[in-house]
Order: sequence, then C-alpha cells, then structure tokens
Amino acid sequence: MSQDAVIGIVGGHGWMGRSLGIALLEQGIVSARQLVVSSRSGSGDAYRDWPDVRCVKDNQELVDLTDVIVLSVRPQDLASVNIAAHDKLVISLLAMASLQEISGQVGSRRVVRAMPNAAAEIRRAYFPWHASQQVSEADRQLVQALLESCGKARELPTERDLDYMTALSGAGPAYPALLAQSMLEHARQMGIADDIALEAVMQTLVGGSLLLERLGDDPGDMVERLISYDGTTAKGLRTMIDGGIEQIIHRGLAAAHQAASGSR
Ligand SMILES: NC(=O)C1=CN([C@@H]2O[C@H](COP(=O)(O)OP(=O)(O)OC[C@H]3O[C@@H](n4cnc5c(N)ncnc54)[C@H](O)[C@@H]3O)[C@@H](O)[C@H]2O)C=CC1
Ligand SMILES: O=C(O)[C@@H]1CCC=N1
Repeated sequence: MSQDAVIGIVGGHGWMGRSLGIALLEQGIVSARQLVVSSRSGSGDAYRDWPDVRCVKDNQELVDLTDVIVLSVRPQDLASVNIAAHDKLVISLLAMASLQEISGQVGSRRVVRAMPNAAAEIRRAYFPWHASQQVSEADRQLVQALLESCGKARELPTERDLDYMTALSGAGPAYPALLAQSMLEHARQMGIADDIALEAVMQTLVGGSLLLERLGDDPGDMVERLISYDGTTAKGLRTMIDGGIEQIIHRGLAAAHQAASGSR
C-alpha cells in the first residue's frame, strides 16, 4: 500500500530507525521524497540507494517537513530531541517512555507507542503498538500499514500490554541468541570444531523455529512429541525442566517487564 503522508524518522540512521526507513522504501510504502531522517551523528550511508531521501540534523526542521514523526532514539536521548510537534501524529519506538511522557516531550496528544524488535532489520519483527485516545481511525490504519513493513504489526488494547510486550517480543530476539551462545559454548567444550559447532547450532535453532511455526498453535505439542520417545531428547529436556529452566525464564521476563514499566 502506498500512501501520501510524509514520514520523518528522528534517529533514522540508528538500528531500528533505518530498519523501518529502508523497509518503507523497499516496499514502496513511501517514495524517497516522502521520507525525512534526522541524526546527530551525520548522514551515514544507509540511504545511499535513495538519494532523494532528505537527511537533516535539526529535528524541528524534520517536524516542519513531515506529517508523521517516528521517534527512534534511545530512551536516555529523549530529552535531547527537543521538538514541538503541534499535535502531528507521533510514533515512539522507545522502550520505557510512557504515552504521557512522550506527549509532554513532543507537544502532541496524537501519540502511538510501538515496539519493534531486532528482527525488523530482516522484516520479521513482531511490532505491537498502542495509541492514545486522540489517535483517529485513519491514523490507526496508517500506523498499521507503516509498521507492517517490518513484519507483523498488531494494535494492543492497553499501554500495560505494550509494556509487557517490550519484555516479551521487544527484547525477544536476545533470548534465542543467549540459548545459541550457551549451546555453542558447550559444543566447544566437548571438542567440536568452532565452524562445525556454529553451523550445527544455527541450522538447529533456525530449523527448529521454522518447524515450530509450521506446527502451529501449541509449542508444548512439539515438546511432548519429542519427550514421548523417552530417549536422548527426553533426558536432556527433563534435566533442564527439573533444574528450573521455566522459573529462570519467567524470572528473566518479569525483570525485563519491570524495567519496561518503570513506575507505572
Ligand atoms: N534495538 C532493538 O532491538 C530495539 C530497540 N528499541 C527501541 O528503539 C529505540 C532506538 O533503538 P536503536 O535503533 O537500537 O538505537 P541506536 O542507538 O541504533 O539508534 C539511535 C539513533 O538515534 C540518534 N540520536 C540520538 N539522539 C538524537 C537526537 N537528539 N536527534 C536525532 N538523532 C538522535 C543516534 O545518533 C542513533 O543514530 C530505543 O529507544 C529502543 O528502546 C525497541 C525494541 C527493540
Ligand atoms: O533493551 C531495550 O531496552 C530495548 C527494548 C527492547 C529491546 N531493546
């Protein structure tokens, strides 16, 4: 779907900002003339294939040139953004910063909080979002279309849900990365050559995830199916379960959730 709005991305050369900007361009959701990006750190070369993308250093200039402003700076840099958005639609990708804080910082009541994850870079993100009451139905359709460029987008009914998703899906790609790191370390300790260990771990985690997706609704089915052999997998899984892996995962998610929610 192409659309008419001019989109500005504050922090558009960073990881999430450029993932969104490039996804929008590659899918023709915006033309190069409809994209403005700002960065403190200069222009970089992320948009070299689209010379008509406008790169600015002044965030207020970006606001004045655009209809929709995406904030994609780190939370600790929010105060430095320093813009008056005059009730333009603002989409914040920031973890931890509430609708109220964003609204106060940018001078708009039309605010959406959206939570990408690292897989936005390959357009496989889960991208939930939640909007303030002042966001219209037309705005909501536009937000959904913009975020879908990076994967699966989903409107959530409450801000509380979005805080939770920050921990679950926002941080989520880090969890299989931790599992991969741990499996790799064990394989190396067992004397498997580095390149073969890496190949085995990658193929297994990616292949296993794709299978899980194919099998559908209940990951527990795959666990049960493999445990039912009562062989090597059952031995490994039971040892992990008895050792408290579920509690450890829940504690990690709870800690990330608490960090995402702040004092809310
Ligand atoms: N990286 C991730 O996996 C995820 C990140 N997020 C959120 O996305 C936001 C952006 O994260 P990343 O892209 O990973 O960070 P990043 O550090 O890669 O990008 C941030 C960019 O903002 C620029 N910037 C900082 N202050 C600025 C200012 N005042 N004006 C203009 N540009 C400014 C920086 O120069 C940098 O290019 C964060 O708030 C984070 O909480 C959310 C979910 C996942
Ligand atoms: O770690 C963070 O705070 C951000 C939000 C989720 C992923 N990155």
